[in-house]
Amino acid sequence: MVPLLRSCRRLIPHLSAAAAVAAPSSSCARPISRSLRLLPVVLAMAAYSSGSGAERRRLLFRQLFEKESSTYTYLLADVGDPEKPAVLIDPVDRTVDRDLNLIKELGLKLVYAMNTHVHADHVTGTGLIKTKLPGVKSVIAKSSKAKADHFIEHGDKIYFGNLFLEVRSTPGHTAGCVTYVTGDGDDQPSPRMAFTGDALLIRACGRTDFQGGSSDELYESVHSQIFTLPKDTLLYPGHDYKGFTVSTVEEEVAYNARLTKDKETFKTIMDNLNLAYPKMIDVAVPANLVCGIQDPPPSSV
Ligand SMILES: N[C@@H](CCC(=O)N[C@@H](CSS)C(=O)NCC(=O)O)C(=O)O
Repeated sequence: MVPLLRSCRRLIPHLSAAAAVAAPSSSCARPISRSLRLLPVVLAMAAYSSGSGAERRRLLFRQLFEKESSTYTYLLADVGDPEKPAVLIDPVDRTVDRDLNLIKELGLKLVYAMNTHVHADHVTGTGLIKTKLPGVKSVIAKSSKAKADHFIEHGDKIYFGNLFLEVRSTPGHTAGCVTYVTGDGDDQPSPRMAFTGDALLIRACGRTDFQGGSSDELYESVHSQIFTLPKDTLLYPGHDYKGFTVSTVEEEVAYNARLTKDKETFKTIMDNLNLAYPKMIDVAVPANLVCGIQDPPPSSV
C-alpha cells in the first residue's frame, strides 16, 4: 500500500502535507439532515452534485457521453477554490472540443486528464487535450505500462483544490485498471462517488479476454475494492450499452447480473460472453499506450 500522502505531494507540489491532512472546510457549511438525505429527490440530485453542506457546493460534477463507443467522460471541479481546478476522467479524442468548451464556459482550470486504463474501443482524449492546453498533466496507472505525465498506484490521492480522488487498483478487465473514488472525510463529498472504468459496468462488468484480463482477478477486485465501499456510494461506469447512467454499491451488490454470483459461476459467465473484439482495438490500444498521440503522427509516417 502506497503512503496516502505520497502522490498528493507529488501531484500537487504547492500543497504541503500538513495542508493536505487538514484541508479546511467552509465555516458556512449547513449540513443536510440525515432524514432529508434519504428523500428520493435528494438522492436523484446526488447524481449531479454530491455531498453535504459546503462540500456538496464545492463539487461541480458532469457526466458526459460519447455515443460511438458508448463511453462516459467525467468532469469534476472544486468550485469552492478560487481557481476552480478540474479533472477529466476518461476523455475521448472525438469529444475533446466539446469537453474543453464546457470547461471554458464554466470557468474551470483543467489540471489533470486521467484514464482509468488503456482503452481498447476508442482513442483517449488525454494526448489531444495536452496539445490544446499544455499545462494539463496526463495521469494513468503505473501498472498500465502506458505513457503519461503522472503514474499513479493503489492508495494514491489526486488532489484538485481541497477535493481529492483516491486510487484503488482494480485489475481484471485489463492488468492496469484503476477505480477513482472521491475522498473519505468530513470535508469531502458525501455520498462518495466511484469512477469504475470498465471494472464494473451497471449490472455487468468489463470483459476479461484481452490486455492481461483475468476473470479471477476482476472478481477479487470488484468484491474487495468496490463492493466494500459504503452502500450509498454512487457508481459511475466507463461505458453503458443499455441507457443506465449511475448505480450504487447497494444496487450492484444486490442486482449485478455477473458479480453477485460465486466466483466459479462468474468465471464461467465470463468465459462464455462470446463478444466480438472491439472494432477499433488494433488502432486504440497502440495509440492509448502513448496517451492517444503517436509520435510521429500516423499520417506523417
Ligand atoms: N462493440 C464495441 C465493444 C463492446 C465491448 O467489448 N465493450 C467492452 C468495454 S470496451 S473494451 C466490454 O468490456 N464489454 C462488456 C460487455 O459485457 O459488453 C466496439 O466494437 O467497440
